[in-house]
Amino acid sequence: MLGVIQYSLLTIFWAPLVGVGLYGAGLAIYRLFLSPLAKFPGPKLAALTRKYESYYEAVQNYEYLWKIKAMHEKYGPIIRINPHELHIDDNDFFDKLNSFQGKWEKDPYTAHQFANPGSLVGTIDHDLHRKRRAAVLPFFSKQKIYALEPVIQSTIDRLCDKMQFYQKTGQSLNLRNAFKCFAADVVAEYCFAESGGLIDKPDFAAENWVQHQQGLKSGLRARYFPQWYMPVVRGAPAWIRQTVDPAAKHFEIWHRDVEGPVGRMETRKNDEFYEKAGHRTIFHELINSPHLPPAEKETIRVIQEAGAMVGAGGESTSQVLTAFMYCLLANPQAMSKLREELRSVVPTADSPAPSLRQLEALPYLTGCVKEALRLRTGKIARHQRVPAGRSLYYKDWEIPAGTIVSMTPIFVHIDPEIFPNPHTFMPERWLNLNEAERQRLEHYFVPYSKGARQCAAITLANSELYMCIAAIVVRFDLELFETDEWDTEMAIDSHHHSPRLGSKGVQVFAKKSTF
Ligand code: HEM
Repeated sequence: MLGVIQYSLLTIFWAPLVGVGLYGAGLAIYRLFLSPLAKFPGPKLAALTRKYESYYEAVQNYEYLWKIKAMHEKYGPIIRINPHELHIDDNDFFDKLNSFQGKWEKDPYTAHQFANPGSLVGTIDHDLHRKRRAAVLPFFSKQKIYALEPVIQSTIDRLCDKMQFYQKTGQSLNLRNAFKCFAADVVAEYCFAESGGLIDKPDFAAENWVQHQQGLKSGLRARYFPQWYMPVVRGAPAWIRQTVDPAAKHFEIWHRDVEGPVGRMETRKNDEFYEKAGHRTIFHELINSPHLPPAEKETIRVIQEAGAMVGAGGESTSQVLTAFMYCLLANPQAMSKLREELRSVVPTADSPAPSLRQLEALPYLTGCVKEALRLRTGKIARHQRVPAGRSLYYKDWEIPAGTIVSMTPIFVHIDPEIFPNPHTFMPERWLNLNEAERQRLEHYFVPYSKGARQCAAITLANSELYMCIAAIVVRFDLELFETDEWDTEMAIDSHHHSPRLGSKGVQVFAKKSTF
């Protein structure tokens, strides 16, 4: 009898372990030998488990992208970088992978990392994504941006007023935080006709950005879990959330920040709202659109879209602005050429700000904007695409339908065959080109990605870069403080480009302008 009980207890104990072991062994055999991706080159460990990638992210400080680059050197232009994903390092394939032709879905792991399936960035399905994109795209037309130029200009003026405070007190300021406040305030004004007022916060809301970064990291970790992970963790009681993922609370704050403005839009009538706002906004139009089905106007979906928009708009733009200003400060020759050119539209530091159209017509400034975007591309993460319902072909390789395929824009931008001396800030490379040379460079210039999933707000982002940099270059002499190249290099893939651990970002002293 005792023997039977012992046998049963052993069975209860071992059976699940044996089951898990058999499942693991079966999965390993499938991934390594039977999966349609088994034929693709790459390290076996990467093919076996996503833990390989998560090791480079967690232990090697988010540097898997450079490991991917090294893997390409060893295994060739197409490699398997995790059990579900292929990566291609061939500049001429970028257009094919990022095209308007055919149906493209998004990688479900990455799409859901920020728990916002209601947003454009979080929409996996091709057709739903198209509908959602069509609803917001008109707000980013060139005409709309020109019409809203005063919104950008008034935010720049607020930023410069605040920088004057630093000039007077002689304190250093953190450009990254300053530009984050600027970019987030512009997007908030643009989306809700309400500035977040971040520029006016003490120390350019530094504490806010530390928390924001934590929230971002919580999202990044979610990539290594199934799709249900984020919704379950976020829906769990607070003490469970805190235990499983302490950083998730920062993520929630981020979403809560947009709940207020969205709520206020939902309760105000159009006329009343616009009388106060003075300009039309993306989200008020969406909420009141007669063309969108009710499900697309539900509060939760609008909040997710708004949160993603503010995140996408604030992070990428501020990172590029910061690196852009660093590149100018570290290259006095480029700075003085830019100032020389700017004098044609702003004679003195006190002259009224030039229009966006005037700035866009300046070739050297345009070269500087392009170089900043090429070298510090804002969104450093690889761009994943999933061909839906058809195979994709790369050279002799057939990539099965439904496979996650990715490319990394920075790899295109640092190819010396296309951009000689690729790590050097050289606005001149964009000047005096004949038509064929210009087209060639533009073809490989992909900071906003391309195709159906490219950045929705290219016009807004470019306008911010032109207007903000021109204003600061004219109104201040900035001096780098305890900052060098290391603080701005594209090293870490935390979705957006962010400085290395231990870096304080780009710090400067703002001095009286000698323009
Ligand atoms: C210099 C600044 C910016 C850069 C470099 C940038 C870059 C990008 C890139 C590369 C993507 C595609 C990501 C992917 O393929 O997964 C993207 C998507 C997106 N960006 Fe930007 N972005 C910038 C500024 C902005 C701004 C200011 C906004 C909004 C106010 C914005 C809103 C979006 C949205 C909504 C998407 C998703 C588009 C879609 O899935 O259809 N971005 N951005």
